[in-house]
Amino acid sequence: MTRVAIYGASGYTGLELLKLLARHPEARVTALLTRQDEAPHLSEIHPQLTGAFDLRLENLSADEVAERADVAFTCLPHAASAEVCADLLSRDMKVVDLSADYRLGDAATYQKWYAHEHPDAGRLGETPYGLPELFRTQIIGAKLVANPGCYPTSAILALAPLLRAGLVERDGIVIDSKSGVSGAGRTPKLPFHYPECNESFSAYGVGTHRHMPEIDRVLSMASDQSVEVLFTPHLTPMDRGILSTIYATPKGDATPESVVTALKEAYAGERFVSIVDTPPATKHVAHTNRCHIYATVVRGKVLLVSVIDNLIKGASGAAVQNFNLICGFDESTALI
Ligand SMILES: NC(=O)C1=CN([C@@H]2O[C@H](COP(=O)(O)OP(=O)(O)OC[C@H]3O[C@@H](n4cnc5c(N)ncnc54)[C@H](OP(=O)(O)O)[C@@H]3O)[C@@H](O)[C@H]2O)C=CC1
Ligand SMILES: CC(=O)N[C@@H](CCC(=O)OP(=O)(O)O)C(=O)O
Repeated sequence: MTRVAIYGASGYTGLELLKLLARHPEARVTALLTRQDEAPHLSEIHPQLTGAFDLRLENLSADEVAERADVAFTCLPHAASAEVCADLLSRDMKVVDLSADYRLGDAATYQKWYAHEHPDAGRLGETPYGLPELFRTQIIGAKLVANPGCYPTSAILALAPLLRAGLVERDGIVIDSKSGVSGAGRTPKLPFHYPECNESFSAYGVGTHRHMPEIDRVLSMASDQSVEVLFTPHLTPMDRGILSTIYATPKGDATPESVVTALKEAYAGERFVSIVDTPPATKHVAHTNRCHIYATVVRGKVLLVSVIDNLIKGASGAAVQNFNLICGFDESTALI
């Protein structure tokens, strides 16, 4: 049995992780971490989990965590997360980091987009990006995995095979993404307060969102060419889910049939990615670790529609998929 610690267990990704691990036959949750000193019982923080785990959230030192657990999931804000990861790795633990801290390739890019110095810059560029469908061999056996951002997952899974197959141009890619409000986490911030976002729809981070360099880097790595996308996120008044509509310029012999064939071939045998015949809805993948992708060519553009659940394939489900790979379990254990 692998002993598991969860940092940031009081948040939304922590909750989803606990729901998944409750059904994992090889994992036992042994430590839940919080900054609070009162040690609340998990059922007070997440009433949905009453009866599922008899655990308290505790403010423990890294030494105490390393005594109790073999693997940690860090469901923490960026910067706070890298500090914890570095401490745990130096104590020989394995870590799946759900924050953005290890997804970019170098300290200067991180500083530019995150506006602070990286606390553990030496590991940038050498940490595997936790999208098994593209980087499985690097993830297996890793000590630290950078779990992908939610928007990047939806966009990269749709675009990478087409860039690799030479069916879309690397320039001029437009990614128009919409997310449910849980993407912003459980801690209230004004734009995500119910009266601000309910019955409303808004773009944010226009031209500045930190997922843009993440998508650029991963698509460039996956297709061996320099890719720069235009990415705009939108907040939509639903609890969960991401839908990305993507437009790209066709290249070579791109036709509706050839783009679908390239995607189907790329994901043949992949448990969690399906190429679908009609444009998918976020509810088709809600509460699952799945990504559904629709592809066609219309009016001189390759058009893709990709959906995921931001909290599962966009965060905690992918984290369990990565946990399974680094621990040598079947990749789909505890996931649907
Ligand atoms: N929500 C989503 O859809 C996705 C989130 N992510 C990333 O996963 C990580 C966790 O996200 P999520 O669970 O949504 O976040 P939440 O805000 O819901 O929870 C984060 C938890 O981290 C703890 N924490 C520790 N240090 C800090 C700090 N310095 N500032 C604020 N909170 C702190 C808090 O717990 P306590 O108060 O008990 O200490 C808090 O409950 C983030 O990096 C996020 O960007 C990635 C993909 C998708
Ligand atoms: C709706 C919403 O606010 N979504 C979040 C994305 C969540 C995520 O994936 O964030 P990290 O890259 O920090 O892990 C945002 O735009 O910041």
